[in-house]
Amino acid sequence: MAVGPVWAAAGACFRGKSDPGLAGMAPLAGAGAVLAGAVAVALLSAALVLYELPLDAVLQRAFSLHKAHSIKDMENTLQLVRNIIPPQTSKKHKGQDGRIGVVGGCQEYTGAPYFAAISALKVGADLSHVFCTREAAPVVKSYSPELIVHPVLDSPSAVHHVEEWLPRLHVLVVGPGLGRDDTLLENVKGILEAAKARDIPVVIDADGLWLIARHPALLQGYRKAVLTPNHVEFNRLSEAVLRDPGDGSDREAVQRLSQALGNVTVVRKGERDVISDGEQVLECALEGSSRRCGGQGDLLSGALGVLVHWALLAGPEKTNGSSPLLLAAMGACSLTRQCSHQAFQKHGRSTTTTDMIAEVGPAFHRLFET
Ligand SMILES: NC(=O)C1=CN([C@@H]2O[C@H](COP(=O)(O)OP(=O)(O)OC[C@H]3O[C@@H](n4cnc5c(N)ncnc54)[C@H](O)[C@@H]3O)[C@@H](O)[C@H]2O)[C@@H](O)CC1
Ligand SMILES: Nc1ncnc2c1ncn2[C@@H]1O[C@H](COP(=O)(O)OP(=O)(O)OP(=O)(O)O)[C@@H](O)[C@H]1O
Ligand SMILES: [Mg+2]
Repeated sequence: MAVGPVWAAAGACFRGKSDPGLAGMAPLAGAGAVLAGAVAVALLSAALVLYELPLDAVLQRAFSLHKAHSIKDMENTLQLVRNIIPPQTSKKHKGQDGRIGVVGGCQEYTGAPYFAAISALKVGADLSHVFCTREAAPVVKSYSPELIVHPVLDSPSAVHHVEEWLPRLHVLVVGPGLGRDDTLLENVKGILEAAKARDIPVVIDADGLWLIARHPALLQGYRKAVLTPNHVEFNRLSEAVLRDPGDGSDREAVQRLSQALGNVTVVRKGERDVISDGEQVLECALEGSSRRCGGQGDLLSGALGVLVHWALLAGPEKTNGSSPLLLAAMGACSLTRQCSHQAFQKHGRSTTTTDMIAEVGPAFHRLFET
């Protein structure tokens, strides 16, 4: 089998801010290089599994132009990425591997919060809550008995209700299926303030990003926030925050937005996912599929919620000083794209997000546990 397509399949690029290509891994200092290498090897290993090529052949081909990175370094750093995944043991209690809250779900959109919350469970969280409107709650509940659903988001005491749960949650995913009703958005403002006051990490997606575009100060400088805009959401945010987004590459644009927001982590989804914390810029171009059905971003945001919790819990000795949120983002992007790839192989044109969710377990295993 030709090796070219293998590299395309595992085509993750990890670029330092001052460097234009994969060769740019060389100037990345210390932890940055470690992170970049780790994720590269994770994805290469995934390609290996998929195409059953010897690891050496894949790595030699992929890195032959970049001698600075020995294969051994790559193998060592792969362990770093895997390190953030908590081991499964019989000693744990329910909830320890993640209690995730999804804030979203209204009359029009019940699928999005379901996709995010169930994806969090499928990745490995123990409990997944959805805070949605009263009308949406029975619908979301009916999709799955595994979700805990709170019909509070349109209540006058919504903030108080959610605040009561915050001490029992590790991460909030805010926005899937939220809609743009002003009353709801006002409640979500209060919920975000309460989460920040408790230092709870937040993943902001979909209509949560609409809110941030209107009120960027809400998250300004909050280093435990990750934004996951699609193409349109990214442009909206850039216009709102930067006024003059200017020209330049995708990577520069993402890095500039992150910096302008005080180094919150930004994940711009697209043909390639571009991730930045304002200091480093990474790209994930693992082969997904050409299917663009709705809900794939919701899967990503739910998965990211869990990985953010795990990465922050892992501590610097496990991540070797690399940004935990960048690690989490690379993990979630790779996983979503791998799910898409696997689902498309089975279902082709009829692939939907439900098919991708069925692939979360096998895709996770292929990427991170083999
Ligand atoms: N089953 C469901 O309940 C779903 C609900 N969703 C919810 O729908 C609401 C609106 O989300 P939208 O993503 O539609 O956001 P917007 O309402 O901002 O719409 C974005 C528009 O841009 C288009 N677009 C997206 N990516 C593009 C690209 N790369 N280039 C050009 N155009 C592009 C889309 O077709 C859409 O019309 C959110 O609350 C979201 O969570 C979505 O998550 C999809 C699934
Ligand atoms: N052109 C593309 N080629 C390959 N993968 C893509 C492409 N565009 C998006 N993706 C992948 O699809 C996933 C979701 O991204 P997308 O841009 O569809 O989000 P979204 O619009 O927020 O989705 P949702 O419908 O859930 O709101 C991401 O993992 C991203 O990497
Ligand atoms: Mg979306």
